[in-house]
Amino acid sequence: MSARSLSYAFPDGTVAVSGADLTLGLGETLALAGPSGSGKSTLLMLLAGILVPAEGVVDFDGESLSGASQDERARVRLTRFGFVFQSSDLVPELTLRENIELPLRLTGRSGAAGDEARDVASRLGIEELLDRHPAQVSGGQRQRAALARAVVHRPEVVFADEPTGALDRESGRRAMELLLALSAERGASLLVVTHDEKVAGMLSRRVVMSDGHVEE
Ligand SMILES: Nc1ncnc2c1ncn2[C@@H]1O[C@H](COP(=O)(O)OP(=O)(O)OP(=O)(O)O)[C@@H](O)[C@H]1O
Repeated sequence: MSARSLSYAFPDGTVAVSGADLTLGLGETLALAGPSGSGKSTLLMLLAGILVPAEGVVDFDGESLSGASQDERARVRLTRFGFVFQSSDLVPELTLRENIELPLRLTGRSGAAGDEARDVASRLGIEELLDRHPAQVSGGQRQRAALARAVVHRPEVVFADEPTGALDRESGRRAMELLLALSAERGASLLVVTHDEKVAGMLSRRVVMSDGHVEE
């Protein structure tokens, strides 16, 4: 996927991204680093079609994502992208199994959901916890369930915004290893927003944002 000359301002006038260019190759793992407020999370949301740039273009698989309708962008996000955020943002009323199955159930693939969820949960060492609710497991286990949910539907791109930010160093390293292994097995590209140099060092390429644009 590629982004050219992206600019975005929030409704209050804050210019968060200004003239940003970025390319994410097939299967590539990329760290997006840079100081607080430099526009990393906003750029992630523009690339993922959550926000639409005021200027510039985001292309994904030969099509303009930034020019697509809201429904089409939602469909691409649900079927072809996976997401991990700092706080695992699982649905509290659902069990871990139901949370992990969600991307498959929402796209009409309920048939495979049980097996796929169990497979990915066992890779992450949480298969014994699948009947518990998020409040009944640890923060690290919640984050593993969020990683499972991000990859269960075999997305082409996984977007992760400070995925290890709420974990201690060792759990964070382990979670990143799992995210990298799962992305590689599934052929997904991976974009990780991170402050952590150790996390950035685990990825194949690192770019730095400064004042809303990307400095290679
Ligand atoms: N909803 C919002 N409304 C107005 N301004 C916002 C909003 N969200 C972010 N901003 C501003 O946009 C700029 C970029 O924010 P962004 O969250 O993209 O930076 P970041 O590099 O991800 O920061 P951090 O590392 O602290 O998470 C900042 O100046 C921020 O204050």
